[in-house]
Amino acid sequence: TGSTRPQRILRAVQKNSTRGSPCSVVNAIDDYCKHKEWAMNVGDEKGIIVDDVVLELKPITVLELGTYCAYSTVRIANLLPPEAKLITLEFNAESAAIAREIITWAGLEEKIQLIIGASGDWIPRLKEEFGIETFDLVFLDHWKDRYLPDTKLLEKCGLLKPGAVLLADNVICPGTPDYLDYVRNSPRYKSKFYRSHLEYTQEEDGLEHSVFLGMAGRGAE
Ligand SMILES: O=C(NCc1cccc(CNc2ccc3[nH]ncc3c2)c1)c1cc(-c2ccc(F)cc2)cc(O)c1O
Ligand SMILES: [Mg+2]
Repeated sequence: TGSTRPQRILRAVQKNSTRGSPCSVVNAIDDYCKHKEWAMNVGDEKGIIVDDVVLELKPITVLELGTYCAYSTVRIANLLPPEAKLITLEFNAESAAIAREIITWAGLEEKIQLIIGASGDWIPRLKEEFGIETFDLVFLDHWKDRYLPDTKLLEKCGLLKPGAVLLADNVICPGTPDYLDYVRNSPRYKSKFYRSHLEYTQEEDGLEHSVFLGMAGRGAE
């Protein structure tokens, strides 16, 4: 039985990057996925937008939905302040195992908590199981039909405080129409679109940046 794509990505990281250097890990994955085989990392073009958002916001608590091979996990964690923490949720146990190895290789295991499970099950447990009050930044990159229900769940669980940022990948390709409609039309969010391209391609894609304004904007319940 052959290797899986995540296994081949891990091998490329171990071969072409330096232990303890998150930048070299990110570059090794981008090189592999540009020249050898495509993979669903946020990638270098959208990655620059993610970097800018993180550097501007300086989040202390970050939630990532959808780890895959930990490309964005490593990219984000590398830019966080020293006391900051990132919790990342991954449903697929195989890719989670690879992600754990890549996080360790990058030397970021102290900053990152990887949980294997589904967002719907875990979001309601984060407060009491991880002592989380609220998240400053949520990066949505998991199943596209889960972006909206999970956003509503985060609201319901009181995990967002005014000023918190939701940064959503793939709002054009594959697309998240119900999520976009919600954050762009709800009084609870100030939303803006960052136009870009699908990772490693010329296809249209982009990130939606939505600032939570609080539940006061209750409007029609
Ligand atoms: O679909 C995508 N990513 C999500 C995803 C995909 C597969 C498995 C999982 C399993 N992981 C998982 C599930 C549920 C979860 N709940 N909580 C955590 C959690 C984690 C997650 C995606 C697709 C494309 C794409 C593909 C093809 C194409 F032509 C164009 C574009 C590009 C992307 O950048 C993408 O991000
Ligand atoms: Mg994505």
